Amino acid sequence: MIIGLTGSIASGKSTVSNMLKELGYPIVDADLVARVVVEKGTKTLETIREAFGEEVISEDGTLNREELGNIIFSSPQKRKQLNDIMHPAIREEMLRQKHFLLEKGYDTIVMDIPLLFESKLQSYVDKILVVTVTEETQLNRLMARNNYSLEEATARIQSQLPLSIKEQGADAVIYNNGTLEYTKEQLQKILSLWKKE
Ligand SMILES: CC(C)(COP(=O)(O)OP(=O)(O)OC[C@H]1O[C@@H](n2cnc3c(N)ncnc32)[C@H](O)[C@@H]1O)[C@@H](O)C(=O)NCCC(=O)NCCS
Ligand SMILES: Nc1ncnc2c1ncn2[C@@H]1O[C@H](COP(=O)(O)OP(=O)(O)OP(=O)(O)O)[C@@H](O)[C@H]1O
Repeated sequence: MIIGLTGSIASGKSTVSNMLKELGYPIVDADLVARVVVEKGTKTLETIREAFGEEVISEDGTLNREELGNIIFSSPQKRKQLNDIMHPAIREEMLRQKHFLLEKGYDTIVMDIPLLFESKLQSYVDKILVVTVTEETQLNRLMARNNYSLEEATARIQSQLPLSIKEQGADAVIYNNGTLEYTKEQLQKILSLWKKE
């Protein structure tokens, strides 16, 4: 079974992903893959340099993530331009990792994909698990975690589909407003239900 773990920015995907990892599930992490495909010396990083200019490259030749983030989260056109460059490379590497894990004999794999709905990847997974929080909690946690201003946090939240829409497309939803223990409890219930199916 391929579990697609999703949500929106700062809703708690990494928190749930870490719980799944502790339970022994192998994870394919789209955010991590998104970092690997733009490492220094890659073709994708070169294409980004050509499209967005030298200002998105740091002095040491690596991607200046803060600068590129400021550009793409304030412009839907620029965001689409970056997605068109990066998403095919991310998808290819994620599928490679998935096949590798299946060949190793794992029968359940978790794919942590923040943009599962936005990129219409529902058919890549068997079950969709959405981690959700209220809008207020999402905004507060995002500002606290990344030290973002209200404007920076709002721009990032608005660049994704609302959590209420994602909840409707889920096979199961974890409500992550409460304690970590409550989140883990919900996760374990969902997993045991899916195992019995
Ligand atoms: C713009 C970048 C360099 C900013 O880097 P930064 O370190 O500040 O953020 P990080 O990579 O940790 O992403 C944090 C979160 O932002 C959200 N996010 C990232 N990219 C996008 C996007 N193109 N559209 C909407 N939300 C996005 C996701 O929820 C993600 O979990 C980076 O987010 C990136 O490379 N984005 C494009 C690739 C992508 O779409 N990644 C999302 C997972 S496939
Ligand atoms: N139940 C909880 N109680 C308190 N804080 C939490 C809880 N769940 C997550 N957090 C905190 O909220 C922030 C966002 O959580 P997390 O990093 O797991 O979100 P995410 O969905 O993976 O975000 P991103 O899309 O940016 O990768 C983190 O600082 C995390 O420690």
